[in-house]
Amino acid sequence: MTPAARISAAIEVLAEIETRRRPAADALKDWGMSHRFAGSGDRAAIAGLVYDALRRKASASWLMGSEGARAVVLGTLRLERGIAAAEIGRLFSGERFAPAPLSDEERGRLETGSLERAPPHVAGDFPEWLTSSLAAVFGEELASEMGALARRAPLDLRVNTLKGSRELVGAELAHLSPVPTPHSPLGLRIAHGPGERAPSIQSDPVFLKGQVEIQDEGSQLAALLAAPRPRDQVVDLCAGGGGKTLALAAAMDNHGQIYATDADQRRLAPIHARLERAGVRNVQVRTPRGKADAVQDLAGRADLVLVDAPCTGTGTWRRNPDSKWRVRPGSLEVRLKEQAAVLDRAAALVRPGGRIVYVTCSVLPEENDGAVAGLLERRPGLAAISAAETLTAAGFGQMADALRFTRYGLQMSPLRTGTDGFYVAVIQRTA
Ligand SMILES: C[S@@+](CC[C@H](N)C(=O)[O-])C[C@H]1O[C@@H](n2cnc3c(N)ncnc32)[C@H](O)[C@@H]1O
Repeated sequence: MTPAARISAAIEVLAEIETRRRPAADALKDWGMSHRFAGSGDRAAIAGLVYDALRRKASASWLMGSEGARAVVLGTLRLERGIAAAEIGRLFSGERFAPAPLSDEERGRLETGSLERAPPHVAGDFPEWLTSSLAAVFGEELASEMGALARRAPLDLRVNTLKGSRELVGAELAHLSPVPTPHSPLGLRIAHGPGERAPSIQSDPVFLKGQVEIQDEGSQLAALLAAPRPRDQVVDLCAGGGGKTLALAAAMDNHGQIYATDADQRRLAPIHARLERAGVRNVQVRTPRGKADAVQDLAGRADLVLVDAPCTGTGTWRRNPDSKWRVRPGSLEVRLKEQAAVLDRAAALVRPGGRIVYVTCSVLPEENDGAVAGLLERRPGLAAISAAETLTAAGFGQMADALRFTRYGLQMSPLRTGTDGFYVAVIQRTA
């Protein structure tokens, strides 16, 4: 396909996502199925442009004065890809498979339009109703933080230390030019350009042998900050597919015991194969059955309870740009209720002196400090440990300058730490 034909395809897919409210991945997959002539390079380029357009939807629409898919793609080519108006005009030639030629208005906007007078939610590409929450956490840095959260994310891998060192695995992946992540001692980062396909790590021998997991550096750090000790009894209460469970198991060098559970049996199911592949031997999976609590027998006994809470995922907008336009006040309310429920469960499991580590991949204060404040209010006998102490105890004191300290925890962000927007708070049972 020509570059112009790929742009036409991206406009078509984006229109499908917008008009039929379809998840981007599904719309792209369907497009690929019904256009079998498109090669993998074409599909990657189309997907890259669709995701960039979703990341820059508000600012691109503002630039072009229209919310239509064609306008959003045009604005994205100008703002995100930095392509000059004349070059865009050549791509929009109206020839076979190319998009229709630019109108005078489109050409004018591409040539002289700017975001100078755009309101913060437009310039920063986020839903307007979240402005006050985001401003509360980012303050003066709101614009630059949101700009960073609207960029493409690199591919991060966590080296599984049960099966090799970062140096060894990095050398095996030399063909992908990985670089060490700046903060996590276990991370390897692989950058890929606009329209380039992320390398298919899942079919690489290094992945198949369980030497690496795909995991954002922020998620790796959250597990490391939980700082499990080798003899600990750990409950991973929201284990899902096991991303953090695997990281905890490696940090404990396969010693002690981790009980991994989740309210949703289906989300937990993939964990078995992943544990096997990673060579993890200290995890007991507790699959919930009916209404019975799968970890009730551990009440008051856990040294560490990890709550990797269900959340809006606002910190992962770089990777899931269509999700940012779907967050609604109602869905935040639902998440807040789930967070309170799961934190109460954690409080019942932790032993006196033990710790609850509360993690979200969100940057919204309501579901971060707000959820911790609610727990502390409901449950006397718990106290938040300062973020500075958490960092020092886990050996990450040098990260203090990069992080944003909140009332009860710490906030990572693409701008400050080059990670997804993870939040971590540590709460100790004092009585
Ligand atoms: C952020 S995801 C977990 C991701 C996982 N820890 C990982 O690293 O791959 C949150 C999980 O919390 C689970 N969940 C929601 N409410 C819960 C509850 N009350 N108790 C336990 N798990 C719950 C969801 O089913 C979901 O799998």
